[in-house]
Amino acid sequence: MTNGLAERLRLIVVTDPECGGRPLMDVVRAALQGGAPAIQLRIKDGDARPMADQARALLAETRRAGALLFINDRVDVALAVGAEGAHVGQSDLAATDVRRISPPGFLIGVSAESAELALAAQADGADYVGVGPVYATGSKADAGPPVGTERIGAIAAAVRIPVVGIGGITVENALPVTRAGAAGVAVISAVMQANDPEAATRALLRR
Ligand SMILES: Cc1ncc(COP(=O)(O)OP(=O)(O)O)c(N)n1
Ligand SMILES: Cc1nc(C(=O)O)sc1CCOP(=O)(O)O
Ligand SMILES: [Mg+2]
Repeated sequence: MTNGLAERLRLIVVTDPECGGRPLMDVVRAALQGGAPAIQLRIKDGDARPMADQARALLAETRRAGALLFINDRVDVALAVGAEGAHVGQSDLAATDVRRISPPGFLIGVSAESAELALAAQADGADYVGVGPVYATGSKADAGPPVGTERIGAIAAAVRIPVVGIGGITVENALPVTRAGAAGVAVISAVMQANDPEAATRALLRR
């Protein structure tokens, strides 16, 4: 599963309940139609059962499209529905604990805003690290100050696993993130709020 992982992480479309008044599933379908290689279901503070139902519905779409599905925070939901992986932050389950309870090949992403945290995540068995916010973001209330593309470069130079930049990334400013050393970018608003999520996905992938 990790073969070619960096390629499959070149764009992670992270879901948000705010998607321009459209059904979430329609926006995700459009992103998949535009070629999104990975989707992350991110529902903060949702109950487990409706989340699992939504994850199963999403998984049917991602499998049809040949894309990966990650579940944010809720490793239990990811395991229950058979998603390809989970993304955990510094206050979620540690990668070592996720590894202990997950099947071989289960993909683990860990948020790491410094080279030290990224090295620790790598040692704990993470498959990739998410680094952010690269730029200012309005999509995460508790995001720290922007770390900039220099931090992406420093972390990418420190670890062997792929680095994914997140936070405030758009078609216009994505290129410096990958030029700095990120394998890919993760976005919410650039796709979820786009008038045409399929075209926005294609445009991001072209960058
Ligand atoms: C790819 C990617 N990177 C970082 C994050 C942020 O995760 P976390 O720090 O746990 O914050 P929340 O998303 O849970 O609010 C992410 N979701 N995806
Ligand atoms: C979910 C998330 N995590 C971040 C981090 O810094 O770890 S920033 C962020 C929000 C990303 O949304 P947008 O693409 O709309 O800026
Ligand atoms: Mg989290």
